[in-house]
Amino acid sequence: MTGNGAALDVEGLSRSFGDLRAVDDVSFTVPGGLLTGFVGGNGAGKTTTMRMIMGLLALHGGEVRWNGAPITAGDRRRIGYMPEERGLYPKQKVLDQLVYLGELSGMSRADARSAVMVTLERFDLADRAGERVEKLSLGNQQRVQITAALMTTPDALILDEPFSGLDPRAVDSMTDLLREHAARGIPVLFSSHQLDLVERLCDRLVILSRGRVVASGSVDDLRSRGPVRYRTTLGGDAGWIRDVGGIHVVDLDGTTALVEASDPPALQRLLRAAVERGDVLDFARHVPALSEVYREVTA
Ligand SMILES: Nc1ncnc2c1ncn2[C@@H]1O[C@H](COP(=O)(O)OP(=O)(O)OP(=O)(O)O)[C@@H](O)[C@H]1O
Repeated sequence: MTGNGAALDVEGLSRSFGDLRAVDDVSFTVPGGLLTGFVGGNGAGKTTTMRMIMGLLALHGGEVRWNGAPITAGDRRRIGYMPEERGLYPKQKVLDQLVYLGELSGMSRADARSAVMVTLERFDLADRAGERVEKLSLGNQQRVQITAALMTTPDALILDEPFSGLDPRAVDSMTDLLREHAARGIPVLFSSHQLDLVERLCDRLVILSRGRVVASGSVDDLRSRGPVRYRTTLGGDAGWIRDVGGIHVVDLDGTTALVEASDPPALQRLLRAAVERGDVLDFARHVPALSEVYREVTA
């Protein structure tokens, strides 16, 4: 998938904190028009990478490029960013705060007001616009924070854990909004720990582990890139499969085995032996779930 429109490129980014190399030679592209998920365990380096993209943290190596040229402060001002630390003023009213943020990014007061109300409406929050932020639940504060990143019709979106703390309806609204923004041709990068959601939502993903990119591509690419495996279920105990030459048993659970074959003849030997022994209930190519791929590449 190549996407369309603008592109954000991260090339060889590195960042250390003391002796810790938090981000180590990280490269990936966030193509316009597609949703790119950024996943990795706690401390993998996602937030640090996003902060470097936004120019909030000095780069110790590498470069961020926007449409093929080194990114400028002006380019960054046109990016909708949702930081990990949510920076809302608790005492200020929702609408006043969002309109102020819109004006800061160059919108007129009237435009900011109507853009805010349209986005709040999408999150079922329009009727809370006059309330102080601190009176909202955490999930609703999260929606206000997202509104701040989306309301300026940004040229790109960099969102740090936008789905955390959202209820299922808000996840759906957020998903629709991200898709609409991507459909304008802009690059959208969001981090998440929720693999099921990333699998459902993303066009592409980048997996980070200990500061390094360990896999990237479309969900289908990643799922089909691993070793070719077969799952078989037999009428009786499948333990004997371990003794078939050229067959590596990856997992065995009673009558079901997950296997890799060193070559096609080995697979045929396995099948013949299984048929001779009696009932083969099931035999199929096993395409791993994203969660399996994730566990393997981050192990
Ligand atoms: N300002 C800092 N000073 C020292 N160490 C830092 C700083 N910021 C991040 N780190 C360390 O860098 C590593 C990467 O952190 P980062 O927050 O980028 O990870 P993450 O992938 O966003 O994690 P999480 O999913 O838990 O938010 C961690 O080991 C973290 O403790």
